[in-house]
Amino acid sequence: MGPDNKKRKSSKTPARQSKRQKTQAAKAKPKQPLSVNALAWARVDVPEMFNDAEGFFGLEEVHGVEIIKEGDTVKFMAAGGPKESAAESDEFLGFDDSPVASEGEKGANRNASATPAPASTAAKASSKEQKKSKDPKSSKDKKPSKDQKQTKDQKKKKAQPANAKGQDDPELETDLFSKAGDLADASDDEDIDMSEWVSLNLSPEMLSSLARMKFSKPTAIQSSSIPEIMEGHDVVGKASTGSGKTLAFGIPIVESWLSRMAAKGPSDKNHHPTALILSPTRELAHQIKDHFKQLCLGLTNSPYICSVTGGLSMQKQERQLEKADVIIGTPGRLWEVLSTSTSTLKSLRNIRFLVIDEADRLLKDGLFKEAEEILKALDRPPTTNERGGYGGEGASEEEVDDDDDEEGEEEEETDDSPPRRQTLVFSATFNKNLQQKLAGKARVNKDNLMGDSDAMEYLLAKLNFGEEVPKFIDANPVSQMAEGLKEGLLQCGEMEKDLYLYAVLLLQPAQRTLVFTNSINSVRRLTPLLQNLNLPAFPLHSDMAQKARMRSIERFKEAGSASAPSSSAIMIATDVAARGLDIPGIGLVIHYHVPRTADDYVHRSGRTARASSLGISVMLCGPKEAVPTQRLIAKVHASAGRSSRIGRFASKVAGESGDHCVQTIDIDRKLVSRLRERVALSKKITDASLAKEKGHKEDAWMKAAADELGVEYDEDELEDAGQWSGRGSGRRAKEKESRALTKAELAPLRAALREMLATRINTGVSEKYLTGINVEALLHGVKGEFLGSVDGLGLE
Ligand SMILES: Nc1ncnc2c1ncn2[C@@H]1O[C@H](COP(=O)(O)OP(=O)(O)OP(=O)(O)O)[C@@H](O)[C@H]1O
Repeated sequence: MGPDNKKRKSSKTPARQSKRQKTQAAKAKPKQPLSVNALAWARVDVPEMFNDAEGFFGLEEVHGVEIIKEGDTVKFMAAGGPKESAAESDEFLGFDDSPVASEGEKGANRNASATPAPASTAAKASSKEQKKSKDPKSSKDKKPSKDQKQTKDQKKKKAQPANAKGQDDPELETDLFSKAGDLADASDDEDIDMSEWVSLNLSPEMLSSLARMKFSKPTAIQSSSIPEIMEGHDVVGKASTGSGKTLAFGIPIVESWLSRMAAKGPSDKNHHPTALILSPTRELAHQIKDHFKQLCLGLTNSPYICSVTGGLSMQKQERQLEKADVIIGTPGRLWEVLSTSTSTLKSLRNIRFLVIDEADRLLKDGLFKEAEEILKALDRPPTTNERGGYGGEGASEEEVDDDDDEEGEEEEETDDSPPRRQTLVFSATFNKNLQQKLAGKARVNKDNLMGDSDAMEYLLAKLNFGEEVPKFIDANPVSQMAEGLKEGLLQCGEMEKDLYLYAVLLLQPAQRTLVFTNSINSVRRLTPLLQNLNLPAFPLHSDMAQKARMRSIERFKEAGSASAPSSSAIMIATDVAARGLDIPGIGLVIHYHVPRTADDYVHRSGRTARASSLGISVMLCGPKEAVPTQRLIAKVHASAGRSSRIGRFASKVAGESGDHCVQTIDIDRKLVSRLRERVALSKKITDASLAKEKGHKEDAWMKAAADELGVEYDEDELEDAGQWSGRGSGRRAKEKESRALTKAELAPLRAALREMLATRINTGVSEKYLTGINVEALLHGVKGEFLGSVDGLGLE
């Protein structure tokens, strides 16, 4: 070893050294040819400063590989079995600044600290567990023996997913939406009465999984959809937000996989995915994946579930796709993969279930072009090239389904004749928007399609259902709003929305509040504005890097958790958070801007009052928004055959339970005006910071442009020359003014705000009658107060 080498060695970090040791260890073993995906890829840590520029989050490297070129082919020679070292080094360390373990790792760590048992003992324990859980009946029938009274930690071990295919890729497994920790605590699942599930004919394994999740009975959409799907029908399912639609299709998909595994055995060589689920947003895709995983936690043999979304490593996702049984993807990334990989496309043509979640959004004309491409590609007969075999090896005889035990449709399956595919379409809304879209569209089979439902016609035109007429299931025909939702409308001046937002947040504190805006810029502005007012606000919009999006959700979810039991959190989001997100504990949704469509309102509001919990939705409405707001409310509340409902808190008490109505909120304006000064100050500070930030970016851009043109850049000169006059020049003048605030000038403003925030405000009214009305009477059986509480405000 020369001096240079010595020097390099001494400068290596422990991480580099261990990588080197692994490479040396690998070198000692004989090398063998491996496919590119079987190599021991390891994640490269991209520095935070790069803000995980799309695609680099998940960059991977591999060591100790010899590349041999033989004619036109390239061989990768490496020592050891596939991914030995990757499994060790590729740990997901959370998104926090201080590294935290993922849920799965946390569970493992907890176990490790509680019972430092040797690996062999742990393995024995887990095999014992598996034997027990193989026959769920026996566990029910027998009285709990001493052995069965496991410690919580042992139960948690049992809750780790059985993972024959090496399911976990720590980086892609964020567990962001997982409730695994809670579920692992499911101690009394044997005691839960599951009789209401019996009529659905689910497998004992599935029943014990549901018991573990403490779901004692199916929701309405589940009891109506599951039998239809399990009988092989195509289904269009409509049910209000938070009513369990994911498991309405999730349970039959997993059941189908389980029954085929039972018939074929897991060593089936001819592997094709069972289901493809399309989701409009990345977060929803990850959430559906986590939901499926929770469902499969208690199974002895579980399907491999993966999500394919933008913002994460495409290479890794491609590798996961090869072994996936259930794929959940966003159209953009999925199409990116399918349009470049014929083997994946070929494999996906064999799915048994195609699910379009949030179908009205995904199929909205022009919105998700890739979704349409994917649907077309799945339906198109394979070209000669595509027929060339899975993994590019040519269709071998092995790939022909040779199983004799299966019945019916299974018998005639060959690699070239894919199994019959069921199409499942779900959403909480299949109405106004969709119908409007139909204007001028070619109508398909006008006669007798689902009672002349335009929505159904639209779906039939868009999707290639296997059945002529799919089953249409509407679990909530009367109202599309969640049962436990209370809706309010707060009128305010156009320029006073920040003030009223702040007032509502203080007067109606919730553990988690979701504030929706119609623009990314508003999210960028409101987040620091509230933070300056000492409120824990986190942003979420589609222009954020994926890592930052996930970090925001993680922090939002932390509020009220075991690590921060008495904290609360506010998420400021665009409609990227409107669909499907299932974050427990969101007690309040605020529409800072009136949503653009009635459907958006339904979905935004549906982030609260989920799964039979209670929640509040408040819409801030400026004078200009009055007309669209009235239309919106008429649409939402008249769709169930009722007239438009806008009541007044002061004069109207909500009707019988289930009778929804949007109530105007009479807020104490005097109290609000006492908050005005602090909001104005916070706005000034926020505007100054944002203008500076924007200024830096613009400066950098202008300087680069000027450099390219070979001219000198002087911002003032440009402005004087009138280049910045015209539309938007007033705003820019204001921005310039804000930018002009120096750090030294900002400091006293911040100090003044701090002082203001420390001063209590006198409401001058009794707590109960803060808004001048009897809140209790208005609540009419709904728990929690509607702008009637002063908790958290520090008022006197
Ligand atoms: N049978 C059940 N019993 C109790 N809770 C359930 C049941 N099935 C699902 N849930 C829970 O209900 C919540 C909402 O479910 P899910 O996210 O599937 O709703 P959704 O109908 O898809 O809502 P959205 O329309 O907003 O997407 C989840 O937290 C889920 O765990």
